[in-house]
Amino acid sequence: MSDSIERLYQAVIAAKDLDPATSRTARLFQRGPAKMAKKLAEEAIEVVIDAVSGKSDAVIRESADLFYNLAVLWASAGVKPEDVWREMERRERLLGIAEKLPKSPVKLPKTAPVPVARRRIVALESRLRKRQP
Ligand SMILES: N=c1c2ncn([C@@H]3O[C@H](COP(=O)(O)OP(=O)(O)OP(=O)(O)O)[C@@H](O)[C@H]3O)c2ncn1[C@@H]1O[C@H](COP(=O)(O)O)[C@@H](O)[C@H]1O
Repeated sequence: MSDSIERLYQAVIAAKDLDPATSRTARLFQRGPAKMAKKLAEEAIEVVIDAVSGKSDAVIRESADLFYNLAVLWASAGVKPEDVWREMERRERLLGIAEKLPKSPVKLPKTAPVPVARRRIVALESRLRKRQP
């Protein structure tokens, strides 16, 4: 999948300086990040609505539109697909799955000086203790 997104990203980069009259991508770049963000949000909502309505085929189509509008916003923000893959790999290494890290360090009570990044180790220890005879 990442190859498809990377090819799409390259196509967006190649199209951004084309004639806005004929290229949707060039038109989005001409109108700027606010318009790109609006389109991305609209596509995300369309995916949600179709998913909730059980329309899988529509979810597929709208997801492709979502990826397109995300690639446009990435390009506009100077983000490359590999930047995102690197962050996902970092999370996978840290948490075992590509999971959203807490936005800010979790405020732990004074008595539990365990840093957030090691919370799973604490959970594993407690599970190990339960198993021990
Ligand atoms: N992958 C896409 C792609 N996916 C979706 N879209 C456009 O994004 C729109 C998303 O659907 P919407 O219903 O939100 O759009 P719309 O309501 O029809 O139009 P607006 O109301 O947004 O004006 C579709 O109409 C498509 O035109 C895309 N437009 C371009 N690409 C690729 O981007 C590259 C550059 O193409 P141009 O932008 O045409 O130069 C090429 O490789 C294209 O294949």
